[in-house]
Amino acid sequence: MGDKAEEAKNAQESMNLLQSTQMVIKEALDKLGYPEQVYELLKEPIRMLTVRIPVRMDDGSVKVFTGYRAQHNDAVGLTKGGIRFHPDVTEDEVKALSIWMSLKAGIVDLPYGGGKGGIVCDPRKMSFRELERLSRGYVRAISQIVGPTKDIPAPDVFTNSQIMAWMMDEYSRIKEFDSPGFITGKPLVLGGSHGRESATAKGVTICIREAAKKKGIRLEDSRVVIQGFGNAGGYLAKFMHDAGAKVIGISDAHGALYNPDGLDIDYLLDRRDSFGTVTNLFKDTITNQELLELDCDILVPAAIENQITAKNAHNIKAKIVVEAANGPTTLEATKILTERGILIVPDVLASAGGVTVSYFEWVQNNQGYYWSEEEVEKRLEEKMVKAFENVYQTARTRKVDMRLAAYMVGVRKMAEASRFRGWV
Ligand SMILES: NC(=O)C1=CN([C@@H]2O[C@H](COP(=O)(O)OP(=O)(O)OC[C@H]3O[C@@H](n4cnc5c(N)ncnc54)[C@H](O)[C@@H]3O)[C@@H](O)[C@H]2O)C=CC1
Ligand SMILES: O=C(O)CCC(=O)C(=O)O
Repeated sequence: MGDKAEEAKNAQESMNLLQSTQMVIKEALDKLGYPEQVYELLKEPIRMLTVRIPVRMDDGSVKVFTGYRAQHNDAVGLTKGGIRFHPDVTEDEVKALSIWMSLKAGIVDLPYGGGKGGIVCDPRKMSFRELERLSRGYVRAISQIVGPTKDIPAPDVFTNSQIMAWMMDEYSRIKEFDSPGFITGKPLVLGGSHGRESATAKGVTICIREAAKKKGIRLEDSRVVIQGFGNAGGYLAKFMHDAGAKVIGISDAHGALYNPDGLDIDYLLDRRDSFGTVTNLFKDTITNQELLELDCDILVPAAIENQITAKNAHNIKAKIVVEAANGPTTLEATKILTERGILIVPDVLASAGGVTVSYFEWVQNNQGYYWSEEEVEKRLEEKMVKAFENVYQTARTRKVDMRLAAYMVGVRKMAEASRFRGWV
């Protein structure tokens, strides 16, 4: 193959999230000594449903949306994972996201496999009532394969507690009994858990703290850059600011803000809209690409996939990259950053705080007894610290990068469960 053809192939591979995920799953299983049939089982979701959802729009017309629900592997237990509303949702993306959910559950040791859902839509261009009809329509379309003992959805990009509430209400109506355990990330008054909304960022904060210790960086003296200012990025900016770090850059889908002396995070959070947009209020902005290459100690991609690639990995100046987003760094970029001595805390570890507190929410729904915020935080802290140390030590002892180490830790439980069940 010529240089050009090879380059094109690499570029294509780095963009296909499912392919690159499969490559690392294969490498992890090989390193752990599992036979080929285990990979054959785990390389794709066991179930993938595609649905068409007709929605009556406010102007009286009907628009038909495409949605997906992927269930990766249910050997360990029922499947779990968020629902994304985004114009760029694809079948392969949802499949990859469901595999990552299985890995997260393995890493923080939850009794789940991974699931994920998505609808191709742009909620920023829809009214409140149109969004309600879409959310309810999606639940009607997937209701056969989800439920509190089958597969439990949750929020992800551009979905929130209001959408979870509509979905829970629709499911409860269909099944004719109140089913708070059908979905997590609900409002507190509907059986939500304390700490779920900030859980992803809390988990990321714990990973940053642990990674900084390993690198000998004092959080109080550090400069932090965060891409994305929604649920994950917004709370994280607040937590970093409260920890005494200087948040010098933040961004949203429109652009980025930079101030080497530190941004006024409370003001920005106050002005942000419900989709995590704030930079449109400012004239003096930089691009998302410029943001990623800023001189800083800690870089946190907390928006979308494929942001750190072979193209910009050489220009990243951070000492630590902590992936709050799912899939922000390609495999080529992972290699480059690792070779440059940059510590990566991969998505399947760093962003596992969200599903961990979702698990706590489901446990509380099942027992009908609710925990205090302190109780939730204590349990999250325990799980995240243990998971971080496990992945970090696996990377060191097995001499692999942090992503491969996280996959090795994450895949083991479902491989073992599949073996004990006699599937492989
Ligand atoms: N919400 C959760 O509990 C969890 C979220 N994640 C991941 O974290 C990431 C962010 O999710 P959330 O904060 O929940 O979403 P969100 O919808 O609350 O916020 C998304 C943010 O990303 C920005 N954004 C969107 N497209 C962008 C682009 N092309 N370039 C730059 N910024 C862009 C938006 O403007 C917004 O600020 C996603 O990758 C998600 O899968 C991971 C684990 C759990
Ligand atoms: O809270 C959950 O169950 C899932 C969160 C999620 O979708 C994710 O971690 O990507």
